[in-house]
Amino acid sequence: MPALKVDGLAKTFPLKKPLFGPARPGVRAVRPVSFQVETGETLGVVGESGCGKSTLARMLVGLLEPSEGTIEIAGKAQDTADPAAFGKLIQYVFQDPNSSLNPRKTIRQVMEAPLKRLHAMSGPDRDRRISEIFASVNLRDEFLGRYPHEFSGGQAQRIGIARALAADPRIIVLDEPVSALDVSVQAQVLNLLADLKSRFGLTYLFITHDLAVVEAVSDRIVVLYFGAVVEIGKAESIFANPRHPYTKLLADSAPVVGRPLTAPEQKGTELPDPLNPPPGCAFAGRCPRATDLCRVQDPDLKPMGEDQLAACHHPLEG
Ligand SMILES: Nc1ncnc2c1ncn2[C@@H]1O[C@H](COP(=O)(O)OP(=O)(O)OP(=O)(O)O)[C@@H](O)[C@H]1O
Repeated sequence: MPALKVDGLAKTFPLKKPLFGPARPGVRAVRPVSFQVETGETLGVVGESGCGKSTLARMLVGLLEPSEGTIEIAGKAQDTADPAAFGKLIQYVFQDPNSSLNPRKTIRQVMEAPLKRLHAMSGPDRDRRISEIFASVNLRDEFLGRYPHEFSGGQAQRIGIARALAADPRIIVLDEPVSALDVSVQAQVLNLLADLKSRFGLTYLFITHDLAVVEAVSDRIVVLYFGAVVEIGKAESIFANPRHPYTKLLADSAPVVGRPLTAPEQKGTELPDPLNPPPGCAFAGRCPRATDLCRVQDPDLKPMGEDQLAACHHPLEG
């Protein structure tokens, strides 16, 4: 049974109705996406800024109600209108560790909240649990009385990870968890995440725009473009053997640690206008292989060889 299964998940942000003229359809941040994450797997999600990564992540952890689609965790359909129910199963680690922690709360208060709310834990049990979790992320108990601004980025991110672990979830959605950190600290946090995953039997959804990082940490990778999945494949082969021209474009932009996923040297680097999406394939305007068909018909995701899927009318040979 997969740890996480999403089917047709989509989000449109409504726009205010203009004073004059007809209502506008809204911003389609995520078009219907479907995928699953196996138990114990790390699924990487990559895409350029604005492709819908954070919107997808926020829906998965119940912070944002989807416009369409379903989310199943460990075989159980989640009530997407009841975000509270998600907390014990799936947790979120934010990109910017400092601003994701309430500056007026001590770290102990930050850690106590999920234990109280989700596990009704109090007194010595709760304190013991906090100490255990803190030790597992290599932080000392004396930090518990301090405030978030007293920590470096790497320490603050470990606190963010500890807070997620306090809920005792099965799945953690890591949204650019090392992008805001110094390169020297990134590897430490990535190693810690790998260690925690095997120790607690976790499943990860790892969102990033950093190709080198996603290739290193993932088992499989989902490539998003303009709110939709364009390719899914194994981490070790998807960039070496891309079937979708967009994945190839990413791979050709010579991944360097920390380098954002954009290829400014390519012609037409603009994403389509989300208020006025093109009728066919969203990548057609940038694609060297595009034909008339691509400009009118949006391709479905189809199997391409073993363990790979791509949404393209004219896929690369592989
Ligand atoms: N609350 C909102 N209201 C309207 N549009 C939104 C809202 N949040 C996001 N969007 C739009 O949805 C699209 C996807 O945004 P999202 O933040 O999910 O992308 P992203 O891939 O996470 O980008 P980044 O890496 O820059 O955070 C963008 O076009 C964005 O402008």
